[in-house]
Amino acid sequence: MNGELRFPEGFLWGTATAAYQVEGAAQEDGRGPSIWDTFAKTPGKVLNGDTGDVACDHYHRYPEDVRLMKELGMQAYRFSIAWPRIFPEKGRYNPKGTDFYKRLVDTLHQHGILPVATIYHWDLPQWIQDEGGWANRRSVDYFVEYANTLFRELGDVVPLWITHNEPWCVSFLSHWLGQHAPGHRDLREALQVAHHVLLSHGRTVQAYREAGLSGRIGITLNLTVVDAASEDPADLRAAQISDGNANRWFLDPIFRGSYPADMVEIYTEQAGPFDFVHADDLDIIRRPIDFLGVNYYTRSVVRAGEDGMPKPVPPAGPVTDMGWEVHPESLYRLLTRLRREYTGLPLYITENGAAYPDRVVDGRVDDPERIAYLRDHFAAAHRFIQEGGNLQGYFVWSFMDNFEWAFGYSKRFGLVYVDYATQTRIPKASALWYRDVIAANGIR
Ligand SMILES: OC[C@@H]1[C@@H](O)[C@H](O)[C@@H](O)c2[nH]c(CCc3ccccc3)c[n+]21
Repeated sequence: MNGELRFPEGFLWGTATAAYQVEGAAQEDGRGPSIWDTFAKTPGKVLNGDTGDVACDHYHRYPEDVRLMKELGMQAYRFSIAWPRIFPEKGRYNPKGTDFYKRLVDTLHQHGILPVATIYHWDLPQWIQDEGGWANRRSVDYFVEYANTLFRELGDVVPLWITHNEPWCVSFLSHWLGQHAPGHRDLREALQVAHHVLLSHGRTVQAYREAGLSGRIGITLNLTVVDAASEDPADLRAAQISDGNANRWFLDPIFRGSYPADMVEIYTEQAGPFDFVHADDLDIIRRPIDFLGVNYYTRSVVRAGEDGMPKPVPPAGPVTDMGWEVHPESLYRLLTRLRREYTGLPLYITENGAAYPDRVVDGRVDDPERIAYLRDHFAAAHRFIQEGGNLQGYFVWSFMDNFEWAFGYSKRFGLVYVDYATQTRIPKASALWYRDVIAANGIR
């Protein structure tokens, strides 16, 4: 059929969520507080004072949710493991926490759905934050102990592991811009956090190899394409700096074993010497991974501010409910750049999706914009594959509506609508469309 874009045999189609955004059961079975429990309960931090206390109650409703994933033809499910369930207090391992993930993974296997586990998706145990959090180098050791526990308990039933979700968000968004937990605004601390998160990634890859497990391990980065608002040299330099912060600060250490020199110069000037980088740290960070997870949502356009630093330019084209420009061609540009400049390793789109103000009308949710968004981004991914790109799977964010961090429950990214008052799940039109894409392994 002409116009149909078929994906390679074995291409992995899935969806993604994260523990704090969907599980609820915040105190159940020994779970301890995370920095997001603390942040959400701090007045003014999260819209409407929303918290993850109940969320989608996935902790109890996962059997129904997995059944629905199966009905919708999903082949894989990317979820995250809540560190505060596994180590709720310093030095205390909580087997009941691990037991939940054993139940979840077992249920996924029973339904023929591939489990993909993200070890860290932002819910740092509060007891670690009380010791300085990721800015304290000891957090690296705590993380490796946590990861080794997961490899021991779940290593033979989880085939794909992701060490971290979006080090940029864990560091710059949370410790420099202050928009996410713990809500700090300190560039030097953000740089230390980025370094320790990357170091914990490298140490964990090492630990996974030493565990002799048969699965694969990688990391997920949120990446984008940064365009200059004009050809003015100041705007071009601003775009270069923005690209350095968003993309190269993480890609370079992981794939080249060094921080980007242009950015080191800027950050050293602004934040002081990098004395938190020890001699063999970068050799550890660059330990070979098996795949790279890419979270792509939008591109950015920047101009130079008075100080020459990048300033965002509001999108000219169509935007989602987050105000993010719909720009599928930049997914193609991003993937092509990764292949050209960084790696030929397998890539997975570990998140891509859109929020729109979905409404239930006569028991149904029509979301044509989300279908159009996904179709255009699938087509961009297909073009990359056609040109020889090694893209092996795609996880739509998100399986269901959930706690959208500082926006609380006001933003709906789900393929499945959640009525939070009743916890009813309603597959949106996009979920039924996605089911057909998976069945055809392609788009028309
Ligand atoms: O905002 C939608 C999703 C979140 O719900 C996921 O937990 C998170 O992994 C994720 N990352 C991005 C792109 C990076 C970003 C996150 C938050 C705010 C601004 C940019 C979008 N999303």
